Amino acid sequence: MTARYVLTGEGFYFVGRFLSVGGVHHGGSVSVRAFILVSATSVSVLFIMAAGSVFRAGLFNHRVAIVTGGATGIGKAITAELLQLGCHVVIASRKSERLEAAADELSQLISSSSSASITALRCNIRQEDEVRNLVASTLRLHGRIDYLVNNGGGQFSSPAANMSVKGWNAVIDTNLTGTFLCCREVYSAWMKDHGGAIVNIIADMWRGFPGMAHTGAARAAVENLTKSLAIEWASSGVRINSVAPGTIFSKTAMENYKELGPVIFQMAVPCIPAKRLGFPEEISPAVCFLLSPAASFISGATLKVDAGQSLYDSVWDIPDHTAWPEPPEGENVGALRDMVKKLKPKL
Ligand SMILES: CCCCCCCCC/C=C/C(=O)SCCNC(=O)CCNC(=O)[C@H](O)C(C)(C)COP(=O)(O)OP(=O)(O)OC[C@H]1O[C@@H](n2cnc3c(N)ncnc32)[C@H](O)[C@@H]1OP(=O)(O)O
Ligand SMILES: NC(=O)C1=CN([C@@H]2O[C@H](COP(=O)(O)OP(=O)(O)OC[C@H]3O[C@@H](n4cnc5c(N)ncnc54)[C@H](OP(=O)(O)O)[C@@H]3O)[C@@H](O)[C@H]2O)C=CC1
Repeated sequence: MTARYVLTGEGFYFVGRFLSVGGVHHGGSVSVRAFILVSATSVSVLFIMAAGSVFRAGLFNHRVAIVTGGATGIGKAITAELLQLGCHVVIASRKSERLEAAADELSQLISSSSSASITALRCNIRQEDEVRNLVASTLRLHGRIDYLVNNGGGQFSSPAANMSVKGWNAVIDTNLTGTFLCCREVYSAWMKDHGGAIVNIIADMWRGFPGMAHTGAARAAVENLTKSLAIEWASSGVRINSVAPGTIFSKTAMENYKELGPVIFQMAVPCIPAKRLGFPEEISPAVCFLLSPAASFISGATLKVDAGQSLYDSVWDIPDHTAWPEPPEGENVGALRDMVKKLKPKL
C-alpha cells in the first residue's frame, strides 16, 4: 500500500515535531512544501524548499550569532539562513568592502516584522587583539552571544614540498589558531557563564588532503579541538560541533585559486558521488541544525556534508612508478609471477 499526503499550514508543524528537527512550519517569509510517502514498511518525508530555511521562522529570535567569514560563500549562506530565522548576526572578516556589501545585501532579507539584524565588523581572526575586540563589540551591541560559527578560513593549493614556512603558517594561523582564538574569547567573555553553541567548519581531510596538506593538518586539528572543548566546556552548557563540507562551489572560493580555480573545482566533480559540486546553501542547514535546540544532545561531533565524497575517490593522481622496494621473496611472490606470466598474451 502506498499513499501520498500533501500537507499545508499547521501540518508542517506536526511533521517537524514528528521528525524531531525542532519544528518545521509554514510561516513568515519562508515557504515550504512537504510530501510524505507512506508504504507498508516505511514512511519517508521529503521537504521541498521553495525559498529560505526549512526550520521554523523565529527559531532564533533574539539570539545573537557571530559568523566569521560571513560575507562570502558558505558564511554568507549561513548568515542569510540565521537572519531568516530571526537571529542577530555579526559577520566578521578582513575586507571591509566585502563586509559592507554583504551586510547591505543581506539586510534586504529581514522582513519588517522580524527582530533580526546584521552588523559587519572587521576582524582578522589571526590577530588575538582583533578577536578580543570583535567579541567585546558584539557584547556591547547585543549584550549576549549565543552562537559562534567559525567559518572564516582558507588555503592555497601547492605540493607540500614547495610550501614556504610563511605560507604554511598563514594557513595554520588562520584555520587552527584563528578558530581557537574565537572559541576561547567567546567562551571567556560570555559562554562560560551563559552557555551557547559553536560550530567549526572543517573540510574533507579524512584521507589526508594531498595538494593542500597545510589545511588538512589544520582542519584535522580543529576536529580534535572540537572534541576537547566539548568536554572541557560541557559544564558551562556549551555544545561544540564541526561540519565538514565536501567541495562547495562559490564565486569567491573559486577566485581564491586564481586561474587554477575552475580547474580545481572541475576536477573534483568525478570524485563526488553526487556527480556535481555542492553549494553554500547545502551547508547552512547543517550548521543551523547543530546550533538549534534540535541538536540539544549533540556535542563533540562532526557532521560530514559531502554527498559521500569522503568515502569515494581522490583527485590526487599517483603516477605509475617503480620507486618502492621489491617485495620479500617467497612462495606468494612466486605465485604472482606465475599468474602474471599466464595473463600475458601469447605471441
Ligand atoms: C589540488 C587539490 C585539489 C583538491 C580538491 C578541491 C577542493 C577544493 C576545496 C576548497 C576549499 C576551500 O576552502 S575554498 C575557500 C577558499 N577561500 C580562501 O582560501 C579564502 C582565504 N584565503 C586566503 O586568504 C589565502 O589563501 C591564505 C594563504 C590562507 C592567506 O593569505 P594572506 O595573503 O593573508 O597570507 P600572508 O600571511 O600574507 O601569507 C601569504 C603567504 O602564503 C603563501 N601563499 C599564498 N598563496 C600562495 C600560492 N598560491 N602559492 C604558494 N604560496 C602561496 C606565500 O608564502 C605567501 O607569502 P609571500 O610569498 O611572501 O606573499
Ligand atoms: N568551498 C569549499 O569547497 C570548502 C570550504 N571550506 C571552508 O569553508 C570556509 C568558507 O569557505 P568558502 O565560503 O568556500 O570560501 P570563501 O573564500 O568565500 O570564504 C572564506 C572566508 O573566510 C574569510 N577569512 C579568510 N581569512 C580570514 C581571516 N584571517 N580573518 C577573518 N576572516 C577570514 C574571508 O574573508 P576576508 O578575505 O574578507 O577575510 C572569506 O569571507 C573556509 O574556512 C573554507 O576553507 C571547507 C571545505 C570545503
